[in-house]
Amino acid sequence: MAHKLLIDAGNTRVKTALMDAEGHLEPWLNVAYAELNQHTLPDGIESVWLASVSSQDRNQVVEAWLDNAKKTVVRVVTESKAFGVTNSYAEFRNLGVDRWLAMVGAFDEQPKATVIIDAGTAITVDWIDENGQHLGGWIAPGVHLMKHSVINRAPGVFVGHEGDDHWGKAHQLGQNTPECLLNGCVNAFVGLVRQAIAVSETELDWFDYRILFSGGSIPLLPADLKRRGEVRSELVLQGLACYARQA
Ligand SMILES: Nc1ncnc2c1ncn2[C@@H]1O[C@H](COP(=O)(O)OP(=O)(O)OP(=O)(O)O)[C@@H](O)[C@H]1O
Ligand SMILES: CC(C)(CO)[C@@H](O)C(=O)NCCC(=O)O
Ligand SMILES: [K+]
Repeated sequence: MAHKLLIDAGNTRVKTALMDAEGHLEPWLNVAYAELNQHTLPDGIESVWLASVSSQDRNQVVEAWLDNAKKTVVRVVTESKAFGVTNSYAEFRNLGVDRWLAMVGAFDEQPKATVIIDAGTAITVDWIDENGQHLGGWIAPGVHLMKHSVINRAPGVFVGHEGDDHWGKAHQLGQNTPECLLNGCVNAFVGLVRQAIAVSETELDWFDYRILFSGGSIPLLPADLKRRGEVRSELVLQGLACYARQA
């Protein structure tokens, strides 16, 4: 059966989905770049739709992987207006294609005032109103990046803990150095999410709106905040699907 392969090439991981002839999405790989080559493309892929915010060398990893299968690739880029969504940037191309596609995917799913919070390498927040107008957004360091930016600038303080790979906890205090750092970074993320809600309700006067969460750090949010929104890990792929469907 003919399939389209959709690829969301992030700064840390590559997420993919297959789209069937009816336009239905089936999530496939969610892997680090180094693992991509362990996977072979399924038979019957007719076209590839790629959105990448990553570096040149990471892009080459994806291109080499696709090259082996001799597939032509449609590279989707940010537009000023498409699928009912209007970009707020004066220089519309500067908006990351992942942010653009997440908005396209969200608005296609439900045309409603929406806050999209993606917590991956970076944490991005974007607001679109019920008319599909992007009002603007935020870019902040992701939880992992926050932690490592402190460690890199104060390495002596964290000797022996550099390789720790557990995460901090929302609403908890630390009583030693690594716990203070881990809890501090997670709670900075939690505070950003609460501030996004506060801005939506007190600055924008939104009351009937949705909050959509995506990205690897969403499990770190406390239950009360997670309940305020819905997890949509495939928003960028949903946006790519809009492009792939109309072709
Ligand atoms: N189990 C986990 N708990 C909490 N955070 C996690 C967990 N696993 C990964 N992360 C965080 O999620 C990040 C990866 O996020 P994601 O899976 O969205 O990929 P990404 O490629 O970084 O996303 P992006 O598309 O923004 O580049 C890591 O940098 C790490 O901070
Ligand atoms: C902010 C990131 C890194 C989030 O993945 C990405 O969307 C990006 O590289 N954006 C370009 C800058 C911008 O969106 O204004
Ligand atoms: K992202």
